[in-house]
Amino acid sequence: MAQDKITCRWAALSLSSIAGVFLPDILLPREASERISHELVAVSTTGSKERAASWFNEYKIPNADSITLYQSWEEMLEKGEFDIVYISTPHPLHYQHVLRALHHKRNVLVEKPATMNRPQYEKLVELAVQQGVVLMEAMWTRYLPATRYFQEELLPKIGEVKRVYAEFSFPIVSPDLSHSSRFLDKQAGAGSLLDQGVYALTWADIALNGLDEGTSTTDVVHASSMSVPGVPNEVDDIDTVVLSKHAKGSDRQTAVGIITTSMTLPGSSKPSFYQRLQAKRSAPAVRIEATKASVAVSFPPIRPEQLHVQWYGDEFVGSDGIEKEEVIDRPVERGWGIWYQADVIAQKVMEQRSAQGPGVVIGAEESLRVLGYLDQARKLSHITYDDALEAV
Ligand SMILES: NC(=O)C1=CN([C@@H]2O[C@H](COP(=O)(O)OP(=O)(O)OC[C@H]3O[C@@H](n4cnc5c(N)ncnc54)[C@H](OP(=O)(O)O)[C@@H]3O)[C@@H](O)[C@H]2O)C=CC1
Ligand SMILES: O=C1OC[C@@H](O)[C@H](O)[C@H]1O
Repeated sequence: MAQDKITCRWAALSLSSIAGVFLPDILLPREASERISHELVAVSTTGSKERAASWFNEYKIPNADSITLYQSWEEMLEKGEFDIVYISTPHPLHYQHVLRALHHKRNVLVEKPATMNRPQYEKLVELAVQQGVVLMEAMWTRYLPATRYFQEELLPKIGEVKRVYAEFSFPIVSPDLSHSSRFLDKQAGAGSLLDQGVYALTWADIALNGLDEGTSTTDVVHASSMSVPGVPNEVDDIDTVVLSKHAKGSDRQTAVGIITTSMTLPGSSKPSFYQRLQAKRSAPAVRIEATKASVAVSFPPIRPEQLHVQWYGDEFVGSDGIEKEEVIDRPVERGWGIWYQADVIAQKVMEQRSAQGPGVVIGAEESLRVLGYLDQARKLSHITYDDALEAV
């Protein structure tokens, strides 16, 4: 039997830079056969009406005249008529914005990192469940076809993962960047670990814990950091984190992860930021080494489209005497690909509505594990923020 079509009505809390990618992406035209479509119905901004109008124009937002514009995010959360609110303010604001949204029984997609620390997200997870709504961290990389293929199809076949290198750096911080930019302002959560490390740690976590056997724990055993030179307040830049996986109740290491990140070094990327993110030929950024195969993911690992697999062992030796190499293409179907996560939460919101049970947090365990690694790494590498930004 054909399923009903769903149109999900979105509200956006802020006209941030990333909202200029996410909103146009979810609003792209869909095939008639697709079940889910999205509509932007409300926006709140601290800026002027004129700025909002030119923003809608710049990002070619369809039907901009019918979007309700709020100049108070509190009012939008209280009175707006929408299905999901997309929160894309700087990370220290996520906690209070999501908290308020959940109090109003709103379904929420919140940008990465979900919060400044694990205790804050624990609180939000608990509240979302109590309020019967859906909450999700916008860790869009997890929902792309290549990542899903890795986790669902390859991971169960490549044997035991023993070592992971996960690198995500690109030089978004240039010497002339204003110190008030969110990348350099500690009050706005500046620092490479929270901003970029969250992706590299997500890849490491998918590789180490993506099969979720529930018998192991993974902890940070080393973390060190170098700050951006010449910027006040020690903004972390070149970060290295080592993860150690071990069976629960045992200190015998079964796998290791080496995670690197930077806002000034090019890492494995190629020239100029946006070209880099779309580079077709670039160096591996993530490498997963398992007993039967190793898998390489090229830069940008936040938007993978191809997996390079080198199989090991007699069973993979071909007639040429060489072990099988495979290149697996799983391209993004349209646009930037940040819309996949929107379909995931929209689907869940509709299911939740008919089930009317306790709330659901999509990817809760994964988000909490990664936030836990960030907390542990920050402690070891002495990366601190004002207590007010971290309060629960
Ligand atoms: N998924 C991804 O690929 C990406 C995710 N991000 C994440 O998105 C978040 C935002 O990043 P980015 O887009 O670069 O940020 P920007 O600095 O571009 O925008 C942040 C916006 O937040 C709003 N804002 C600021 N202060 C307040 C306040 N006190 N109350 C309410 N709203 C406020 C403003 O919107 P307005 O003027 O409309 O009020 C501002 O433009 C970060 O957490 C970041 O990690 C960022 C880039 C990429
Ligand atoms: O999420 C992100 O994606 C890529 C970069 O633009 C940025 O540092 C980060 O916030």
